[in-house]
This record gives sequence, structure tokens and C-alpha cells, in this order.
Amino acid sequence: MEILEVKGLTKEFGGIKAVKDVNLSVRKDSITGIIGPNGAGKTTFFNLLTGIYIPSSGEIVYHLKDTVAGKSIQPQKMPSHGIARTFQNIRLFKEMTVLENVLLGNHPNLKYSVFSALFRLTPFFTGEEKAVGEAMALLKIFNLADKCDEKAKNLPYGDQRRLEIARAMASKPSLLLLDEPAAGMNPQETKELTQLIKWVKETFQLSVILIEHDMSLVMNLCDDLFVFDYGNLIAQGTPAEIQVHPEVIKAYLGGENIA
Ligand SMILES: Nc1ncnc2c1ncn2[C@@H]1O[C@H](COP(=O)(O)OP(=O)(O)OP(=O)(O)O)[C@@H](O)[C@H]1O
Repeated sequence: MEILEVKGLTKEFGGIKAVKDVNLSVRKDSITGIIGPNGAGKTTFFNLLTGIYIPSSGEIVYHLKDTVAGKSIQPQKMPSHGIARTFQNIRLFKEMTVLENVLLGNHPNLKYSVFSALFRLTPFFTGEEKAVGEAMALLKIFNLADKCDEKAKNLPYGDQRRLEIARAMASKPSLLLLDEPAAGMNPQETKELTQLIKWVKETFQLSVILIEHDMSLVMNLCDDLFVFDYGNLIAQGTPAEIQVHPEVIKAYLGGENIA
């Protein structure tokens, strides 16, 4: 079953076609990788998927608890559709604590009304307590619980990356979009992150789409890969198929095998 279908998707910036007539579908419960050289259109594609950019033409359709398409695809609505994302450049609330960052990620699920919050009524406190409990449970999973009171800006880089994923998970998504989750991580951190994403996906029964340059992560983690080059989708298949795909080797790897 498909969780996402993309049909004839194109995005132009002035004269530049950053994404050109892309057609693809993503399987539910899979980990799907989007790869390609710098400037291939990967981030533009993610920004289209999350409503940050409006397509020049084409269509994006999500099959989640509801069908989501067209004008429903807006950045601020994505968490309530069950879609969460992280960014290539980490976007944490740097002056807030680790716990507060995760609590903010859970915002769409808080059930108390503004009235209860203003007047500090029981639903507000029970809602808050539950949210803090859930946020701490997530921080434990992401090995950040002992840093819950630290300001986000004081965390080492690898921890900030994991905190961003924890915050995305706080909205209880069924589809998680990760933009270069291993960027700036060392090989050991990347290995641990690979295991963590696999575990989170299995445990929370998610679908994951990720953009990544780190081939060890992509090859070890992804079920399906899509390869972009100059805005075109040039290949798709399993990691094993992509590693020996002639178009990919030519366009993406300058003639070298990516294995
Ligand atoms: N807002 C924008 N305005 C104009 N051109 C843009 C804009 N965003 C992206 N582009 C152009 O679109 C093309 C694709 O860029 P994009 O950032 O999507 O590539 P990418 O595959 O994510 O690259 P990288 O791996 O380096 O992050 C590039 O030529 C880029 O300069």
C-alpha cells in the first residue's frame, strides 16, 4: 500500500527547474531514501512535500488517516495530518531546554482548551503532566533524558540532531521526513543513528522518508531509494539495485561504484 503518490511534480525558480516532472510512490511502513549530488533538488522536493513551496505543476497525495492533497498541504497543518519533519540546518529553539523543545513538538496533541490553560483548571494540569511524561519517555529513547534541563544550544551537535528527531516524534507522526539526519555526525554517531531510526520506525510503526549523503546510512537503512540529478528522478530501486545502476554511477558518482 502507498502512503504517498507524487505525479508530474515540477518546481521552477525563475528559469531554474529544481524539480522536473517527478513521478513516484512511497510504500507504507518503508524507509525510503532520497539521494543525489548537491543541487539535485532533494531539499526542494521535501519543501514541496511539506507545503513550504507550492508546486509549479503536478500533484502530491498522501494516504494517511485521511487523504491529504492540494491546499491541505501547508507547513503548519502537517503535524495534524500525522507528518513531521526535521531540517538540514537544525531548527531547535536554542534558548529553550531539551524538555521544552520536545513539549513544543507535542503541541498539536494537547487536549486542553485555552480557557483551561488561562485559568489553570484541572484539564490543563492533567494534560501538562501527561505531556511531560510522554516527552520524558521520548527523551529516554533518544538517550537525552539526563540532559532534559539543558538549553538546546549547549548540547553537542550529535545530541542536537537526535533532539530534533525526538521533537518531531513528539507529534506522534505516521510519516517522518528527515533531511540529512546524519549531517555533521562522526561514523560512530551515524551507526548509532542508523540503529535508532530503524528501532523508532519498527516500534512506532512509521513510514520514513529521508534525504542523506551518507551512503553507509542509506545502504544499511533504506528499503527503497530514489535518485535525483539536476531535478530529474533518474533511478529508483533497492539499495542493491541502485549501487550498480549505470545512470546513478555515471551521474551521481562520477563513474565510481557506491558500494
Ligand atoms: N528558493 C530558491 N530559489 C532559487 N533557486 C533555488 C531555491 N531553492 C533551491 N534552488 C535551486 O534549486 C536547485 C536544487 O536545490 P536543492 O537545495 O533542492 O538541492 P539539494 O539536492 O537539496 O542539494 P544539497 O544536497 O546540496 O542540499 C539548485 O540549483 C538550487 O540553487
